[in-house]
Amino acid sequence: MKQDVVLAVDNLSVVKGGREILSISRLTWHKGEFTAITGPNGAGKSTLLKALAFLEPSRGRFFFNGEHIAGSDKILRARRRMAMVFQDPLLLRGTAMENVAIGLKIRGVRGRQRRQQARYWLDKLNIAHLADRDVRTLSGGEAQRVSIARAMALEPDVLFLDEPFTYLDMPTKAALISELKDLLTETGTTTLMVSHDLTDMPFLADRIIVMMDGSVKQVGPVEEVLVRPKSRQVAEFLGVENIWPGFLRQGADGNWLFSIEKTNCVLTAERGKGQNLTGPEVLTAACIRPEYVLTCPEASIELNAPNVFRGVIRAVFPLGYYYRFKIDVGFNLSALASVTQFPKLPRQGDTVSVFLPPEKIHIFDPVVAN
Ligand SMILES: Nc1ncnc2c1ncn2[C@@H]1O[C@H](COP(=O)(O)OP(=O)(O)OP(=O)(O)O)[C@@H](O)[C@H]1O
Repeated sequence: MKQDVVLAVDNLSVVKGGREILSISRLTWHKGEFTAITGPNGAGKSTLLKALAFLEPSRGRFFFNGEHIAGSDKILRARRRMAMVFQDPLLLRGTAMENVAIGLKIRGVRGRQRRQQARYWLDKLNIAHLADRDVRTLSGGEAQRVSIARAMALEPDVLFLDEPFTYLDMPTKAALISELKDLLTETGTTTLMVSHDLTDMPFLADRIIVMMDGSVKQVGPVEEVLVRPKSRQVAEFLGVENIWPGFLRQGADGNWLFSIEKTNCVLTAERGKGQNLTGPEVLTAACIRPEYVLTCPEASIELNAPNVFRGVIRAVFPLGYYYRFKIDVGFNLSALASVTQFPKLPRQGDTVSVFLPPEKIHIFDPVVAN
């Protein structure tokens, strides 16, 4: 096993109510890596986290810091190098200081040292001023900071976060995410976070695991998974609204030329790693995330360039600093654009120019070869 692999599991299986709710052949986590685990409700995300933290009866081979973990002694030792934060802060009665110190107390850290360590982590989470407050008087955001400080005080090798930001309002969440990222980078803590919120992931995570029906559908760096989903099912879950069936052929420059079915529109797409064409022309599908579709007022981009289209806005949805558009360019597409790109409010029926960057267009593996 590679030196910097902190956690690994082979042939993991969890059975509940007579049904296998988790089945994973192999997963590994490297030191300092932040992994986001996402997927629809009931996909098995929390079960995976709990199984890895030895909080869920399961079958499989577990490795922690290079050691095969089997038997209660080894499990207990591994458990002591892990910490978990849940959606609900789950604080015990008492002050913030007492809550942060509780794990240290259980691990036998003596009085003064324990208070010093707890104070250090309260300070790191910017809640030192709340040390003596009864936790019942804390806001949701403050309580979650106490919960994170309590976990970090154990200086875990692996930190498990199960949807820790769910109950926080946007500014509280944004501040905590930013501070947590710095803290985890500083400590080099390997972190696994279950999350539904795709907006957290590009900032926090190095890698995404997409789960469905108890198994892993895709694992990879954040950008790769978001831009190049392996299947239509994963793409749809990850919010890729633009998915078009069409015909793929190889262009002279090595890129793909993709003709969207039943239109005369041809897209140029950069070839992804490992993508090869099996025949002269194949039926498959292409996709692009709405945020990568560049939408501008009419005639503000050169129309003769590849992947530039003129289209008509069919619907505008204002979203604060963004507009979400439905646009007809000969085929229908969704786009997300910053309000700063438009000098005046765009309306239904307006003509716009649209550019689809070739490197952001993903071609699915062909399903039917000619
Ligand atoms: N005790 C149980 N008996 C039977 N099935 C169970 C039991 N506990 C969990 N399950 C099932 O296991 C599956 C995975 O549950 P899990 O909580 O891990 O999903 P999840 O991806 O975390 O979901 P969510 O996003 O809703 O929190 C679900 O279908 C759930 O109904």
